[in-house]
Amino acid sequence: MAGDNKTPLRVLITGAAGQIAYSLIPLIAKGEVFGQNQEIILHLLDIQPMLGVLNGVNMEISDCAFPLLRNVVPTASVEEAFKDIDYAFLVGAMPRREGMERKDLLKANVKIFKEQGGALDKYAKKDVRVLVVGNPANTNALICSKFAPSIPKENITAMTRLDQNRGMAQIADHIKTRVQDVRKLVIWGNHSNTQFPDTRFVEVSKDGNWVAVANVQHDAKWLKESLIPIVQKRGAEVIAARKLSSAMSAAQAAADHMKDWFHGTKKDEWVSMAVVSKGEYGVPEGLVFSFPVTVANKQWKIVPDLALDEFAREKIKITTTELEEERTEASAATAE
Ligand SMILES: NC(=O)c1ccc[n+]([C@@H]2O[C@H](COP(=O)([O-])OP(=O)(O)OC[C@H]3O[C@@H](n4cnc5c(N)ncnc54)[C@H](O)[C@@H]3O)[C@@H](O)[C@H]2O)c1
Repeated sequence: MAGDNKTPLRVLITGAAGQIAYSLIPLIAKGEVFGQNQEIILHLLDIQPMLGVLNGVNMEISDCAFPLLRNVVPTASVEEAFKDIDYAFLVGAMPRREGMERKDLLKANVKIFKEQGGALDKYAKKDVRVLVVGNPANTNALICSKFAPSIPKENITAMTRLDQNRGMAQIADHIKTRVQDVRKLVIWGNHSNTQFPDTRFVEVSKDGNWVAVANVQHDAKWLKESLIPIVQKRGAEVIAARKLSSAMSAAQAAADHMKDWFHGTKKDEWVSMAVVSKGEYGVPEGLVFSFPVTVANKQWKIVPDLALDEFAREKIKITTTELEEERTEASAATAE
């Protein structure tokens, strides 16, 4: 047997018949997230009308003959899906339809994440770690946490890693280096077009040393200003080209987020995760906000004491205001 860990991890993916899950399942089943010695039991949740499709996905999983995969639980039952899980990727969400107001989208998703928060509270392991991918991801995570009072707030996070990966790849391309030779790009705020990709701390590996990006890239305007809309609009650009939203890259980002949470970040490396604020950097307490973090022993820690200049403060304010509005709307919707 390939897995030598005797206790398999129960890993839930919701929206399991959808396109992100289709790319995410093999990453998890091949050991790319929890390691090459860790067996997995996959819990796959989708809604009743998608059970036929989910059955097809399950057939393909079987046909992949993944050595680390101990069992698969495909289901439309929330109780069965959340029962005793160790990790959850909450991908399934109500998509935005044409003509749909942001408010209506939020309302539809509040309903889903209120139910799934309740299910986490009732059925999951108490130290479950959760990544919300389904949009609006930050506020869905906030709602989920609100309805899962027995799960530590720190254990429910949302994904901005795709934005980080997009930005790092753009920087590497711009300065003609490898993506692994770029670090410390920070995504602040909401996974939406108000996010703030902050390049002020970016470092580049040059002749074996990490140096400030300003030492190798003198197009300061591109770094400070042009990169921001490139990252903010990248999702829309992919949709325009593919007629479908990012899925392969979203799955990779979800895998990266969970892998770093599980194994820890590398020395002197930061990653961006949307996590509950305790008021750091002036962000109101309780918002699920993307910060730079380091991870050790499965606990994330916000990188402290970074200097914010006027430009950064202004950008952070914009995305904070949007998240506060979302929180107000979502709270009103949960009361309905
Ligand atoms: N945070 C990010 O960076 C990021 C990036 C890309 C996409 N997304 C979001 O991820 C979500 C999924 O994207 P996708 O491309 O896989 O969509 P998709 O439409 O292909 O799949 C979504 C699946 O979720 C299912 N679903 C809906 N309601 C559900 C519920 N209550 N319980 C379980 N399953 C449910 C649907 O039936 C569908 O199979 C979307 O909300 C998308 O906007 C987030």
